[in-house]
Amino acid sequence: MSYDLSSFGWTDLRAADLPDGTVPARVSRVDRGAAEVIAADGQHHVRYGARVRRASAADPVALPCVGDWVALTWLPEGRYELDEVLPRTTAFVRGGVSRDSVGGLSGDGQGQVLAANVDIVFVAEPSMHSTDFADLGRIERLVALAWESGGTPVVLVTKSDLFEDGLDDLVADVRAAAPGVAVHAVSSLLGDGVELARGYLEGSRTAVILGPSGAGKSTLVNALAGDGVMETQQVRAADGRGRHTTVHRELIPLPGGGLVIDTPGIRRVGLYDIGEGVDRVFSDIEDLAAECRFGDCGHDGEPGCAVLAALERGDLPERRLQSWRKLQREAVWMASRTDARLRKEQQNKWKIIHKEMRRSGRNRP
Ligand SMILES: Nc1nc2c(ncn2[C@@H]2O[C@H](COP(=O)(O)OP(=O)(O)OP(=O)(O)O)[C@@H](O)[C@H]2O)c(=O)[nH]1
Ligand SMILES: [Zn+2]
Repeated sequence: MSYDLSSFGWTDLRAADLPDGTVPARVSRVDRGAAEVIAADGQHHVRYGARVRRASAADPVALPCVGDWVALTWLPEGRYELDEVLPRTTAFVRGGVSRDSVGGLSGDGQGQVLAANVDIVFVAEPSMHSTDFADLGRIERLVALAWESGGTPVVLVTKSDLFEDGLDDLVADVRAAAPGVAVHAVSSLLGDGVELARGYLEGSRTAVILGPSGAGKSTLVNALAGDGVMETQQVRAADGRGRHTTVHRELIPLPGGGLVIDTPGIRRVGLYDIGEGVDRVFSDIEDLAAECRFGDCGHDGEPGCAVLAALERGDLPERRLQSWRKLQREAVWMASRTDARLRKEQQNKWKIIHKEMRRSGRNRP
């Protein structure tokens, strides 16, 4: 069995990070102390080497996660070992706060990476959710998370077939809630917008789909994969025998190119973590705030407040201002709970991303 790793997103840029004498592979699933990986010569179940074990004992963000590119070394006893996690270009990091079973909080300061090297973050929000319309606040939150990961958000208003009239207005409202972000209406049922979504994965890009339960994420993955989802999970052995593989359940290669990462962790990611991405989602308000007379304006009745002026003119919806205040409070709170180590990891991540952006001379693919 062999794989063309470029169809899994391997690039020359990443190859430059590969230590001599090692073999590149992409993590499709993790277990305790071991991972399923895809290398050019096939799929392997590999244990973590001493270096990975040591690094992750000190800092759990060093643990391999789905989507990671890793370096394998061949051991004399005739198997690979996962020797190193190659630098991540993007990462979903669950912050240093965990919720216990009764909803309490423990500020344990332990970050965890849920998915790495995700290029496109689809934010799926149903046009209708039981009897409610699309939730703009939820979109803002998930778009913030997407920016924070370093990936490019794309909002998909799913189940668009549930709308007869007014879909255009809804999409316009969503656009206003996510400035600078592409917004498309999608119906997996009718197939509308599915090809458009697929287009974002050209060039063997990797995507995740965030969104509430019932947003139609699984249905969209199936629509993107055509009837091929099972087929792509079957890999022909060199001897011509069909062979079922199971490792692709979390890193799903699409027949038309590109990959989707779908794990329980990434599905729950919206329940946690909010941070720097907030400024970016509310860039319109940040721009207004820069015009306020006082640098530390609280937009709470101070004279010369550009934010409240925009509100009065009707240029800024009240809902959006409230949403911004709420997410900012949350971000500040989260930041106070996140230890310095995790912040450093985030900063390094952004450094890499910004370097990458400057290098490629663009902000979005
Ligand atoms: N009308 C309509 N229904 C859809 C569409 N896409 C999905 N559904 C339905 O919505 C329900 C939820 O879809 P799923 O794909 O399971 O949603 P999900 O986001 O994966 O949900 P979780 O697995 O709970 O996270 C199912 O009954 C689907 O048949 C669509 O485009 N139009
Ligand atoms: Zn102000």
